[in-house]
Amino acid sequence: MKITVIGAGAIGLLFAAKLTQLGHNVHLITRQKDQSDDLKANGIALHADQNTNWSDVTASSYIEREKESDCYIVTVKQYQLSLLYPSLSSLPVTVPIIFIQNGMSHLKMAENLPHHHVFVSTVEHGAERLSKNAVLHNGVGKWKIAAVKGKSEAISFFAEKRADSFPIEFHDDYYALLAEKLVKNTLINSLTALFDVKNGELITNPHLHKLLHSLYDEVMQVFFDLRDSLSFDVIESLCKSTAANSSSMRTDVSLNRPTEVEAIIGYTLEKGRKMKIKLPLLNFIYDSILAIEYREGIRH
Ligand SMILES: NC(=O)C1=CN([C@@H]2O[C@H](COP(=O)(O)OP(=O)(O)OC[C@H]3O[C@@H](n4cnc5c(N)ncnc54)[C@H](OP(=O)(O)O)[C@@H]3O)[C@@H](O)[C@H]2O)C=CC1
Ligand SMILES: CC(C)(CO)C(=O)C(=O)O
Repeated sequence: MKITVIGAGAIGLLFAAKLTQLGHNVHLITRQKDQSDDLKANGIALHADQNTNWSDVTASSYIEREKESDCYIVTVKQYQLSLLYPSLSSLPVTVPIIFIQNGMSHLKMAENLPHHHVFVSTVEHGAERLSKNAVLHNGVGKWKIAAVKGKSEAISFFAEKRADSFPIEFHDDYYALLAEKLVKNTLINSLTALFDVKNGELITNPHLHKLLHSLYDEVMQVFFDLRDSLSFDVIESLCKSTAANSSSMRTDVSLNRPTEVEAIIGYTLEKGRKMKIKLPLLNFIYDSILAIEYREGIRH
């Protein structure tokens, strides 16, 4: 199928390479022309397990509305979505759009688009962009997709072609799918970013482990409906299975890039406010991350 991937960062490059390997024709939309020139000329280098695989793609630095596509996958960061909205809303309404962002602030946008089939998804892979056309696949996980509007049959071609290193799963409840990931990111990303530690240290450092547990108890007041599926054991297991990972928020802080703090922690705090639940620990962590961004000159 013809797949357009919007955004050629870590996840955009990983998805473009993996979907090409599965036999799809992938077109990448970049923000910078030099990146699309590079991708067209050289393809994508996907590094995993000491191997490098090359994938040929087409690319451009703008969205060609008239270019035929069977699906658009949006892989920009949460805070980059609002600038993209006018271009997305003018794309043909019959072509499915899939969002892959962490956080939940994009749900309103997904609901408001005029398109017949709109999906949100969660990504459990770990990816790091090494250069304009190279990406490191440093953790295999599932790509879980759920429809906000329309039917999953509209993208059934993703279910037909699968690979062990790129498992795809369809879910019915888009809210629960995103909320579970949001809680994981709220807990792990915030503490690892604030204390500048890898995910595993939230278990091995007894004081961070205690903080993680306190934060879990606080946040689960807001997401009490997820208590059965998201026990503290699940959070601990995720810290262990991703022990060597640097969370995306920690990576953003260490590279002096804006974080997705609003879409992740901000969303949880807002939900708490609406439910009249006080979240003092999470509020402290939120303000601390904003303070770090301010100190580094990436927030005013
Ligand atoms: N990386 C990971 O391992 C994981 C990431 N995620 C989630 O996936 C999302 C993407 O993350 P990630 O890939 O790491 O982020 P990156 O910052 O690496 O990639 C985002 C890309 O989008 C591009 N972009 C921004 N605006 C536009 C635009 N208007 N048109 C075209 N391209 C645009 C950026 O271009 P430029 O480079 O020019 O700025 C950048 O290349 C995030 O929500 C993240 O939380 C989820 C799980 C794991
Ligand atoms: C699950 C986790 C915390 C893995 O690092 C993640 O999704 C992230 O870093 O954004």
